[in-house]
Amino acid sequence: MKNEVPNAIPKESKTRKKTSGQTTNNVRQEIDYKREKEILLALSNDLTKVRDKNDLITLFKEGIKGLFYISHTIVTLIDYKDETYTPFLLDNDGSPIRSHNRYQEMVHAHFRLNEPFIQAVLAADGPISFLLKDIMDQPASPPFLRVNYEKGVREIMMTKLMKEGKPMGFLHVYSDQPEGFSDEFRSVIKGIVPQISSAVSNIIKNDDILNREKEKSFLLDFSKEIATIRTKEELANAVRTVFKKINPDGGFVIRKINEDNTTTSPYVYDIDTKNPKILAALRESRFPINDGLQNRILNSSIPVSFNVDREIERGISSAYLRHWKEMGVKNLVGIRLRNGATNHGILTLHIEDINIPLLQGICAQISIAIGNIQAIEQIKKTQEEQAFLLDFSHDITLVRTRDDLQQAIFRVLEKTMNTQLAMIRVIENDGIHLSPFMFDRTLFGTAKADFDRMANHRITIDETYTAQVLASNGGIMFSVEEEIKSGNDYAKLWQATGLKNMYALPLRVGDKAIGTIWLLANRLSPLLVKGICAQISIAIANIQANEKLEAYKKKLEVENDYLTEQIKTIHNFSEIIGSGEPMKKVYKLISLVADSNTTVLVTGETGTGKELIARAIHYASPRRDKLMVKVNCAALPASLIESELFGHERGAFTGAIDKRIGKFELANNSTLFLDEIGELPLEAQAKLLRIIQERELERIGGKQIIKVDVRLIAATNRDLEAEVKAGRFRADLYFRLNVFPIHLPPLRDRSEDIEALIHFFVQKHSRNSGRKIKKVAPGVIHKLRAYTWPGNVRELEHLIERSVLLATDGNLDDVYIPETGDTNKKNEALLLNRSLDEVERDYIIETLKRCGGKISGAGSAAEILQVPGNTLHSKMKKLGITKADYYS
Ligand SMILES: Nc1ncnc2c1ncn2[C@@H]1O[C@H](COP(=O)(O)OP(=O)(O)OP(=O)(O)O)[C@@H](O)[C@H]1O
Repeated sequence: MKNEVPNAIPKESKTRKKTSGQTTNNVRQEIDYKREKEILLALSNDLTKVRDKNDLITLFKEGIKGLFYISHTIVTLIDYKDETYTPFLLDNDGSPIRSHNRYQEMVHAHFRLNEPFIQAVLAADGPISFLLKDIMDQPASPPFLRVNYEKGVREIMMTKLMKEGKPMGFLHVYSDQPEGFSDEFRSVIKGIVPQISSAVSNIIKNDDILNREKEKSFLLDFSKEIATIRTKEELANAVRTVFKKINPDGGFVIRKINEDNTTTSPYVYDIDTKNPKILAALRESRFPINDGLQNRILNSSIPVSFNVDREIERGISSAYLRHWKEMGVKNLVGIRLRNGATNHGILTLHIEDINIPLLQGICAQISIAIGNIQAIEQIKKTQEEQAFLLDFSHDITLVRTRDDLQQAIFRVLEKTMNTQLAMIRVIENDGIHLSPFMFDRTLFGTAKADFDRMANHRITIDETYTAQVLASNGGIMFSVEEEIKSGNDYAKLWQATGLKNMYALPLRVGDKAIGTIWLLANRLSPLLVKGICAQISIAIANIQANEKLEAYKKKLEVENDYLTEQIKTIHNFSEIIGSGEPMKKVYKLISLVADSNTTVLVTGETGTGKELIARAIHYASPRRDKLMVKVNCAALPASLIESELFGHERGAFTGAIDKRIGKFELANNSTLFLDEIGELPLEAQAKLLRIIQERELERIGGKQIIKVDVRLIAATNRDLEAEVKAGRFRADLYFRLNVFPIHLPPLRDRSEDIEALIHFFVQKHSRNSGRKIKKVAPGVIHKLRAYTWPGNVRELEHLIERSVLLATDGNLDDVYIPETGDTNKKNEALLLNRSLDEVERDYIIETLKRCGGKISGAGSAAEILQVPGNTLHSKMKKLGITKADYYS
């Protein structure tokens, strides 16, 4: 097109002036007319191809300026919204006013339509020209007239450009010569006005399309950036950059809706101010949503333009309006930031030309980003809280005492944004009273005395606030300020801490309320506080159980200490008699194993002293200060063995009325002696195996795993290997127990020890019975060494005990040894086919005979039979035993 325009029109020198048109020659007129037509045709041709501003400028510069003498041309467009017109198209290199110091101002100015000069242009039918000196100084005239004049322009020709029958703008043509526009030129311009108008319309349309394209790619770029945003800081950067691009001169503030859903706080902003008050407000101000403006913006789906002064006049008191005013800002646009159905906040923007679709597009992206950031922050917070609770729960598992708990709570609260433990109250056994369990008086400063008077004592579960808390599901938050207003006296104490809220929660284990906890804080995460309370509840239940256990243990220890002392004095059990080779071997083994934690299996026939050896190992071990706990596996009904060993929770099975601590737990840090292990039922063997392997147990019906540190000594008179083969004893348990076997030889295999044992037992029992035995006849010793001792040491001891009682003159001249072999068989035969009463009757008579008829007291039949004297009396009566029976 560039090439077509100039060449299409024949060149002629200067313009012909309107007043100098004395050419009357028809031929000349004909030529003029033709030339005009050619020019018009060429111009219209070119104008139809105009698509952008450059095309039109080129056309004017090269198509018209070359043909007629004009200085420069511009196009202005009317803005009916504010009744002004403003430059749209400028002949940049040709204009003489470019060097004028008001040029930039002119380029951006909006000139009023409502003034005589432009009204005359609007009223004219075609191009209309003015000498600048005539009009430029009229009061309402646009300043560009004078600016042009000052740069040597003398005349202006104005033509309105039309669109759909309505003026859309003006074509301005300037000349530096007065009366510089020829008729021919006027005619040409008049002729091409429709084409110029449609060219301008095309340019506008094209500009629109281009702008929209630009907006789209702008939004696309922005949305790509938004998609990568993870933090508030990243969002702030992105938003600042985007607004710098589209609105370099105005500031903006994004206020976010707070968690309370009733206020907003500044989130991201870019404001050009150094005013410390405004800067402080931008850091921490909170304004109610329902202030008459913020709620209006939040309820509007389109941007809301507002005037600062007018809003203040309407009575909206939120300080942000005053801040804008102080910064000299008059008009603002507010847009809600909404994602789906959720309002996140408000963007307030100081902008003059608002491009609604673009702004809405940007705001939609910002809203998405805020939603994402919130979700990420929530996830992070939840993860942090979970990690935090995990840490706390770890701390809690180690809690055994109130001190431990207090320290664990203080440690956890230190990490939770300014939270203080005011009080933990625990429900007492009666289920009615609550007593202070843990509290920190120092919290209340000078109100300490009031705290003691009002809070530090027993209350009942009906107390107003406690009842509310216990009845609540997730606790109650009391606002200190509100409570003071409503006359809650406790709140005055709370106020002394300077914290805003009291969070009171029920402590529960399962469904059972065990107390209340009172925490002072400004804010607490419900999830976190619930988690902490659950852990504290468990800890308190553990502490209470532990306190009971400790008390129980103490009681047992006291009882046991007493018993031990008794046993020591009565039986002098700690002495093991025997210096022959077999026993020396046993002592060696004891000294080897005692120090360690190794499990020991003591085997040997009944009465060989297995328990004695177990005790000797315990007392030689580092655990000697604790009592050895003994379980006789044979003496318990199978159904009770498990509960005896592992304990049970209350209600674990029918009959489990109270919680029971098992022997394993009791033997923690000590030795557990499992006597007669060979008698343990298979089911219990499996459980025992698990404990031995894992060193932890669960009470029957309990959920808690309890760690135990127990040294095991097991004993049996059975051949466990044979039991394993027969399937009555688990092989794996056998291997676990048989780590360090000690076998006790039967007494018949160590007759060298018999004499020492006889003397030992004689002394022991003469001391106990008060019968002094001076001498044991050699014949007795001889006789006893020859005996086979099926009942081993126990049998020997019983025999000596009886003999001491029967000795009358202080000498042990003879002993009664049970008959063996055939005699036994005879006795067995005698026992057959007889009732229990008959056997019992004979046995009592026999014993009475041996005791010289003494029924009760020292050396009596009652003592041997180990029943109280009066019981023996009544038994004798029942069985019809008379003196005649035993004196015969
Ligand atoms: N070497 C010993 N020196 C002193 N007294 C002993 C000795 N061996 C055993 N006794 C005594 O014999 C009695 C029985 O011993 P103990 O109960 O230890 O035997 P046991 O092998 O465990 O029996 P059971 O297999 O029937 O359980 C106890 O009174 C114990 O004091």
